[in-house]
Amino acid sequence: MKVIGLTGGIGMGKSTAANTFRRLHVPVFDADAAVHALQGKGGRAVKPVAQAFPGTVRDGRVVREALRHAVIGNDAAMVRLERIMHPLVRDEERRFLAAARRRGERLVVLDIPLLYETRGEGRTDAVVVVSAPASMQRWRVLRRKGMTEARLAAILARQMPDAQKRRRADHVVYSGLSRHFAQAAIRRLVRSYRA
Ligand SMILES: CC(C)(COP(=O)(O)OP(=O)(O)OC[C@H]1O[C@@H](n2cnc3c(N)ncnc32)[C@H](O)[C@@H]1O)[C@@H](O)C(=O)NCCC(=O)NCCS
Ligand SMILES: Nc1ncnc2c1ncn2[C@@H]1O[C@H](COP(=O)(O)OP(=O)(O)OP(=O)(O)O)[C@@H](O)[C@H]1O
Repeated sequence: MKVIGLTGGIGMGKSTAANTFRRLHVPVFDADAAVHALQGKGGRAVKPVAQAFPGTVRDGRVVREALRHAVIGNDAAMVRLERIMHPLVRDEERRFLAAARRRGERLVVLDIPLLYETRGEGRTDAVVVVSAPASMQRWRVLRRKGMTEARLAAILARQMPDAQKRRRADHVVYSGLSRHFAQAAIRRLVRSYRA
């Protein structure tokens, strides 16, 4: 089974690219979604987050706005949160890969925003980096509800610069041109990895 890592900075178009893989029937593990589920009702991160960040859990689930306030722009707090979340996300990834192997899949995708930052590329056969010009990234992210310049700057400060990601990548998918262009690039990739 071939494992493709899919990564890219905030707002670069990772989720959109992941959806293109899904439409081509490639199973995708979504690390952001795993974080959400683990922090949701009954999730395994709820208890450790409540202990580390008092006041961020209500009705058995993490209140993400509260957690965001507690960690964004506070490096020590973000590191503490990552130490809780990353091992749990890794567990979910292992389960996903085991299930895919049992089903006899030939190709799967791991959609992980912090793939390089967490040295995850060793668990993949190739890495696809989704990229667009920085000005477009800013525009895409800043029009999201609740996003501010300060929040964006704090997140970017914790991510490997885009140019460095592109240099390390096996493939770069540009999401700054048209949807059609990015989709065609992904279709070609899937075809070659399935061959
Ligand atoms: C900080 C939290 C509470 C913010 O939640 P929020 O709903 O606002 O954002 P969401 O989870 O949708 O993330 C949006 C984007 O932010 C970026 N991002 C998220 N966490 C981090 C981080 N620790 N470092 C750098 N960038 C991050 C990613 O590009 C991600 O795609 C949440 O992201 C979280 O719990 N993060 C810690 C776990 C983690 O490291 N996740 C990254 C994937 S494994
Ligand atoms: N190829 C493309 N052409 C045009 N617009 C795109 C393309 N890919 C993504 N976009 C747009 O860019 C924005 C960000 O895309 P997306 O949500 O996929 O980013 P992301 O990298 O998953 O972000 P995050 O890291 O915050 O989860 C969305 O508004 C999406 O519609």
